Amino acid sequence: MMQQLAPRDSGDGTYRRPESQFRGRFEEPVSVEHAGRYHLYASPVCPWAHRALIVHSLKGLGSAVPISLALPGKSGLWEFEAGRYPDKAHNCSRLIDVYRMNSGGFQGRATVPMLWDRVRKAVVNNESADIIAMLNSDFNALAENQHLDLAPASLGQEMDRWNQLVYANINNGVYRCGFAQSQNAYDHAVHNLFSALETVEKHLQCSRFLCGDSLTLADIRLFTTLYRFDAVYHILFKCSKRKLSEFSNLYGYMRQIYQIPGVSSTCNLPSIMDGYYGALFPLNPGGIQPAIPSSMEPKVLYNQ
Ligand SMILES: N[C@@H](CCC(=O)N[C@@H](CS)C(=O)NCC(=O)O)C(=O)O
Repeated sequence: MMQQLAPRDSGDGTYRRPESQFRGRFEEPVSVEHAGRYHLYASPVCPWAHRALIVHSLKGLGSAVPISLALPGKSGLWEFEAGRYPDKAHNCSRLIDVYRMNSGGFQGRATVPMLWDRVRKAVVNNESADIIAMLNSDFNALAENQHLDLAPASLGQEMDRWNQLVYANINNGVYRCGFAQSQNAYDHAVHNLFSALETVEKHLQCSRFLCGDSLTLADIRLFTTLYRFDAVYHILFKCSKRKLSEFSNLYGYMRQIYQIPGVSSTCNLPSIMDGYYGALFPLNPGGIQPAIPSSMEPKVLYNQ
């Protein structure tokens, strides 16, 4: 599994995330006739895929954009599970088999999330930042909540500024801590992670969300990392300076997003625990799962 989900190592021991290979965008919004044509492949384990599950849920895309979920399998690849988590589009047993059907060919890593076109048998896009933007704005004809705009143009620049800080130092930052291959690389990553968390903590003192009073895609991008922080990254990835629950504003912000209708149903802590502690073998050879911190119990997450 480490071979599949883990780092490309570079000379100085710093983790570098491979570039997403498919970055297609729609030229026009998807129309009603295309209900069921586009399929979202995701996993409840992965923070990047979780972004897409949240936007799909908040926009009310339901069966108009069907979802198939995969879990890390013993093969080291994303696998479907007959019964609970089948591949609803093609009945494949592994995600890589869907990627291999791609009409333009495929070489590389079969990652989640992935947006698939069943008609053309083609990967449209496998970059979560693009996929959530597309789910937000290109599927309105099929969305129950078509008026919900999680990326208003007026907030574009502010969102970009937060996305840059959050991606480099927090979303990818936790992986740079966990997958560092040298003390220097780890020290650098952990310093950047916690100074970025401090910056956001301070900002949230006088702002409900990152860009003011309304939830945007920038918040969803941050949330999926924060949700995994105390149960996984703090322990397994050595993001150990402080727990998220020790940052009062960030922890309250994470709980506030969790409580938005349509969000908590996308949060699957047992699968996250199984996935990270079971799949990243070199980081956790015995596969033992630590007890879930009390800060992550659902009844605590629902507290105001
Ligand atoms: N940049 C991508 C990253 C996606 C990604 O790395 N997904 C991981 C799971 S957390 C994956 O599928 N890894 C499998 C692999 O690399 O083979 C995105 O944001 O969509």
